[in-house]
Amino acid sequence: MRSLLIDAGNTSVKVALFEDGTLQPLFRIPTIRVLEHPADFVKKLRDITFNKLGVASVVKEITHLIEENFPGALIVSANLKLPIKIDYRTPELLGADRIAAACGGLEFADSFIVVSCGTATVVDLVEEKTFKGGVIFPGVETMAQLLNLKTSQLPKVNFEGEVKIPGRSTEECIQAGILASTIGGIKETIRNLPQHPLLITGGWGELVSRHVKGTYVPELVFKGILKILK
Ligand SMILES: Nc1ncnc2c1ncn2[C@@H]1O[C@H](COP(=O)(O)OP(=O)(O)OP(=O)(O)O)[C@@H](O)[C@H]1O
Ligand SMILES: CC(C)(CO)[C@@H](O)C(=O)NCCC(=O)O
Repeated sequence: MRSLLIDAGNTSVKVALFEDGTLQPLFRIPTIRVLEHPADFVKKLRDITFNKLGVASVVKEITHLIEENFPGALIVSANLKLPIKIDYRTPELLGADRIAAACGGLEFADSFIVVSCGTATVVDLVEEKTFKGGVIFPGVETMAQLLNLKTSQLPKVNFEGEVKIPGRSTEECIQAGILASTIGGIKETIRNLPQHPLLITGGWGELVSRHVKGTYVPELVFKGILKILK
């Protein structure tokens, strides 16, 4: 059995294959590229041999693209039969990546906190296999882009080197501010939640896990899609 898994985020679309008990990342592609060349993406998927397709998409156009081209696909949403309960005011609007990450976390515990560091930084509480909600704030790259876009003098920074507080140049100050607000935002959120193990995921998860105590699980969304697919 070969299960193809797709995690379509706002920045990048990640594709993995699960076969013989092994999860194998296949490729990641900028979301914008999929939106601009949808047929190329569909062809890339059709070139892969698989029996089942599971998708967590937070990009409507990509959800529709998959639905149209792969009618048998399992599209993660709160409407499906899930291994968790959803206690959220607007379950129909809850991001599929949040649902999948919460399901993936069951591999580690019944109660835990997910810290998902992508386009947005999301901290979610799952207690006794029930999704209880969380916080959403701008992600690392999103903050960096916005500061550059909204100002005349602030450059667009990257996070390749070590970040020091206090910063001693414009670039260092922005890097320090973004990291401090991300780490600080996560810690302030956790301080307001019941104590549970932390699962950290997302493109910026590795950076964040150097500053926040938790388990870094880059494939948490894929694990969740698989759990729902089974
Ligand atoms: N496997 C990887 N390959 C390349 N870059 C990665 C990888 N994992 C993390 N990154 C880095 O993490 C950053 C953030 O990842 P990305 O922008 O893809 O976020 P994301 O978690 O996929 O967000 P979203 O799910 O919202 O699209 C990227 O700028 C990239 O530098
Ligand atoms: C918060 C993001 C952007 C994180 O990828 C995504 O889960 C999303 O678009 N969610 C929809 C809103 C919600 O979850 O309530």
